Amino acid sequence: MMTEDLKQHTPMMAQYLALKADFPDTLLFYRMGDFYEMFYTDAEKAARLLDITLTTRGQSAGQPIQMAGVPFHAMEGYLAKLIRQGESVAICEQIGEVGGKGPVERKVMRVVTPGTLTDAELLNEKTESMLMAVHQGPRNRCGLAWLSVTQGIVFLAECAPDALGAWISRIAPSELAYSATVTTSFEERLKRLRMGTSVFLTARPEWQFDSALGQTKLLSALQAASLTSWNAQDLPLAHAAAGALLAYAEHTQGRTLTHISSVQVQRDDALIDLPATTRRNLELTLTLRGEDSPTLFSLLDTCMTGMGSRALKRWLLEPKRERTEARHRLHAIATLHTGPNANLWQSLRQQLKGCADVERITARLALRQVRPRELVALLNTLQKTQALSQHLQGLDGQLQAIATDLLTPPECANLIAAGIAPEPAAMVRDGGVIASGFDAELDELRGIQTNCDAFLLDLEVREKARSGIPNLRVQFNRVHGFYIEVSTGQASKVPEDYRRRQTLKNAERFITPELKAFEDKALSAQDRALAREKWLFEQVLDQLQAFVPMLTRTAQALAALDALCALTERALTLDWCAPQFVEQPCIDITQGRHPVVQARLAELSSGNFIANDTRLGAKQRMQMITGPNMGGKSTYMRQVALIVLLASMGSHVPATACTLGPIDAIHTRIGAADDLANAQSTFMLEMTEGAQILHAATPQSLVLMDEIGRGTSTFDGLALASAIATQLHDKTQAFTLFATHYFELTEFPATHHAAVNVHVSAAEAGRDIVFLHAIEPGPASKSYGVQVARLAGMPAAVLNQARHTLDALEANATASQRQVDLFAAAPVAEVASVSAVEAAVAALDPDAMSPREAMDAIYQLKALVRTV
Ligand SMILES: Nc1ncnc2c1ncn2[C@@H]1O[C@H](COP(=O)(O)OP(=O)(O)OP(=O)(O)O)[C@@H](O)[C@H]1O
Repeated sequence: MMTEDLKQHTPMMAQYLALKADFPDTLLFYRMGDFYEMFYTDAEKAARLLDITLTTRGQSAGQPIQMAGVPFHAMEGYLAKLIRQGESVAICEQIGEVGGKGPVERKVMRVVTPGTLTDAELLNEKTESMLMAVHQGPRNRCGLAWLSVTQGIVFLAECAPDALGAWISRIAPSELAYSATVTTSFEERLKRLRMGTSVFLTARPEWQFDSALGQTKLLSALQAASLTSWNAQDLPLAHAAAGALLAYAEHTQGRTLTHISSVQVQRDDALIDLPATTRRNLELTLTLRGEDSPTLFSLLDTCMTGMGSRALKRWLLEPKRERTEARHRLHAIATLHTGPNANLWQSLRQQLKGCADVERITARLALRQVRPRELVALLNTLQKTQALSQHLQGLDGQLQAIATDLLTPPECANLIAAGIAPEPAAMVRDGGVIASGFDAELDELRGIQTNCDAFLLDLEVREKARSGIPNLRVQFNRVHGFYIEVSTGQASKVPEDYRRRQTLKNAERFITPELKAFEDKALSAQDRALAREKWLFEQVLDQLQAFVPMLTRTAQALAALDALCALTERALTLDWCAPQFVEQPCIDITQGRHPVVQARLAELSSGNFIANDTRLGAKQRMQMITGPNMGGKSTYMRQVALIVLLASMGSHVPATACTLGPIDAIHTRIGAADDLANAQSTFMLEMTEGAQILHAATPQSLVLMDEIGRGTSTFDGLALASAIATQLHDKTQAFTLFATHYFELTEFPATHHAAVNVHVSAAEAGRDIVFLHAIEPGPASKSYGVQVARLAGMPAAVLNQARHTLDALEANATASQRQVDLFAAAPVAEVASVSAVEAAVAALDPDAMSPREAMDAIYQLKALVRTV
């Protein structure tokens, strides 16, 4: 179709096809009056995806034209549907005067793609929509650049291709642009990485992935001479990615991005590593079932604005290893609710309530897509930011910086107040957008419209008197415009200057020079007023451009303040404590709680959450956790990770005290879900994730291992679990919480000095089991599997048989037939007491003992041996 000679087509279809030629892979919304129409294959596709009617419209080049259309005022809904299905849409508007010769001039104004959304209706209020570009560089390195078009920060990074998966999964772009000429293997890699995600891949021209071009684009966006201030100068591969990123973003918006305010370089080792498995297992922003709530973020996010929520999510998912920023946030939280400012957070939140999304409005202002009502919302918010800034006067640290950034020059608010009507129409095209008093010409044009009725009444009175015709009437209709109507019988009496306009059965209609002049003025006044309003609106936008950088800063300050106030509110409402950061290796938590489980229990009124301590340090790096199913092992392990994460982001934590040494990663191996999409069995997945942890973890990492080895036969599983524990203990030396059902592993601490046994307590009440959920020292003595099965509603017959089998197994158990699983009762007392001696010996550190301590230890060992 595209290659056919356009001359064969009707002028309009020739225009359409010429426009469409630039967007072969993108649906083209072609504006025709009150509709956006799609033609040919676009129409077929749109009809299918949007469930709209496919029709044909005349013929062009001898062929019927398939057509499908959507009303222009309902465009957003259709756009959203298409974007969700991974389509991109080029929006082509009429820009010329209607009524000239040939089709009205049209132009593609912007392209809406999954990664470059700017429309409020298409964006999730709490989530950034990221566009990312990846550049395949030489020597096995890649450049990355990403941004949210509505945020105005370009992020840069360089990494090895092997690390791409981790970056992409953390940043979770909606769209990933890459060069159309990358190697097949690289393209395959990208396709594999996007499997199971909602990332859309977009191939872009190779020349745009150019380092020098990227630098130039960044510098011109930042209006700077060097990238040194952002520490972003020596990243040629990332610059190349940025070149393509900005070129694509500009292509979609139809203009350069003038609201890029900064560049941030992310280094591999700057953030606490939270692999995708960790984010999933800890249910940070999505539950294991893929829902938004209940998650740590849903619990944490009591922000008053979408900007605040987005900032908070960023803080949560990108905690820094270096703790200066976290310290600043903790200091700010303390300031917001202590001493003379005890209620400051509350009054700030009152003000924050109802604040507009300044960040996105500013981006749309820069992209000239802002709507009149958004400007009014911005104005109202700017008045609030003045008050907010006042509230923060005299404070220090981050709050002081926020107070400064909240202030925008009064000219910005004044301009909006003077230029935009207090309650403007939704769209500029509807008129009634510019404030009265802003422009004399517009006021005059509007005056004509409002004075219309008075003039006509006055004219009627005068003409009645002049003609002596009492039933003469001045009227208007759409077809004939203004006229003076006189009944046929009176028609001969009309004055000389009356010109006949229309003859009806019983009446004649006339026009006078005065009425004609008025008609011209009145009818054109409306059109002229509308055109004037559009022009004036553009003028206001022009003048507001100067304030974009300040508004961006204000938006960031509002977002940070909102997030800090939310953290303060959470800390107080949920009774959390401020963590302490130290340089020694430790995770020391007193009375820690799992915040989400605790909140659920409270919500369902199903009992109190039992708080537990965690003591991990240089000498005690590993806890071997045993106890019955449902006892609370997973909850306990996850709560430790969540507390570490909350502290690292600069939040208070659900505990009564928490001291934290340096942390570089949180790794988790939990659960046994098959990854069918990637054709991995439960066991394969378990081992793959386990291997990744062993490769990546360091002594500063926190590792959660839940039931590793369960996916295979008992002996295999035990052997592997034991070897993995040994590796973590001896080589990796990470802080490790190791939950297991293998009873043999409770022997592990006896021979591994930095490991200890703990168990979740439970008690038997007759045939029932009561979970106490308290973490106690030492190994579990029993598994209570049958009791838990009873709780789960297992039929009595099954339980009886299980109990008999269990009794038989226990009776048959001999010293030589060691039980390997807690599901069968083990010779608890014997193993535990021998272990106790061994554990005590293993825990001794002769080099660190005084003679007195050594003597004490010998007496204690003697006492232990006596009890065997
Ligand atoms: N500290 C606690 N206080 C109160 N209730 C708790 C506590 N810990 C866990 N629970 C409750 O017990 C339930 C089971 O906990 P969890 O899943 O952690 O057990 P588990 O020992 O890991 O079990 P399994 O071995 O079957 O995975 C939780 O859903 C929660 O309702």
